[in-house]
Amino acid sequence: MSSRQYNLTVLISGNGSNLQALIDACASSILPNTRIAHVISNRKAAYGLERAAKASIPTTYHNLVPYKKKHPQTDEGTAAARMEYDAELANIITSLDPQPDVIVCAGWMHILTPDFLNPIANAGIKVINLHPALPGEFAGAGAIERAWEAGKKGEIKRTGVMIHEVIAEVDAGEAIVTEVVVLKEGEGLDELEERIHKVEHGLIVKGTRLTLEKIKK
Ligand SMILES: Nc1nc2c(c(=O)[nH]1)N[C@@H](CN(C=O)c1ccc(C(=O)N[C@@H](CCC(=O)O)C(=O)O)cc1)CN2
Ligand SMILES: NCC(=O)N[C@@H]1O[C@H](COP(=O)([O-])[O-])[C@@H](O)[C@H]1O
Repeated sequence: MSSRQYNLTVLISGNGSNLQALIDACASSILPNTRIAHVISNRKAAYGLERAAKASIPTTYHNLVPYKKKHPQTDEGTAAARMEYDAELANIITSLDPQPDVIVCAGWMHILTPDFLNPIANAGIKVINLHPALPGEFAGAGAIERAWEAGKKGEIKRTGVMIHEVIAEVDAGEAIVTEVVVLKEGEGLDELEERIHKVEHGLIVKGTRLTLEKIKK
């Protein structure tokens, strides 16, 4: 890897254990010359914001509610609010100095529209996402529970985790790295979630490193 400093912006919505994995990796030699320059949450109470503050990482709480209040509570109004929210989120990120090389969605529970994706792509910034399922399976929220339910029915013997490029279609972007998690007979949902989260913490660092290495070439 070259000696240039690489900058990440991490998007979160909750506990931030995957953010913490990235913070720890940047502090070690696992992600050399890489720093998390900004963390953005769409939820004020996200513990990940505290994790970022403890690591002296600047944070932003980007709240959808004010945008929704400016528009009627109709499908059209909600769509308009989300477009404005997403456009401003892109503006926040492209206004950062320096701009990030990569945006990492680490438990970011908001579907990003082209009003975000297009200006970010135009700025040459990659967007990647952690999803607790394998390519083409269980897209969207609640993937772990849906996989667990499918396993109980005998429909699948394994699930997994992937880091993928973010495109408009949710969880359909090209996989950067995947890891299979074999299901265990009679295992509870909590136990599966714990095993999957452990895999996530390693894969989000590996997927970020692979993405940065592609940029460096
Ligand atoms: N355009 C894209 N946006 C996002 C992607 C993506 O691949 N393309 N990945 C997601 C992360 N994600 C799964 O990995 C995911 C997160 C949230 C949802 C969802 O249904 N969100 C609802 C709100 C849910 C809530 O607030 O609890 C919504 O946005 O209306 C689906 C998939 C990140 N974004
Ligand atoms: N569709 C995306 C998705 O469901 N992501 C899920 O959000 C969690 C965030 O945990 P964290 O806040 O502790 O990193 C992750 O564990 C992941 O399974």
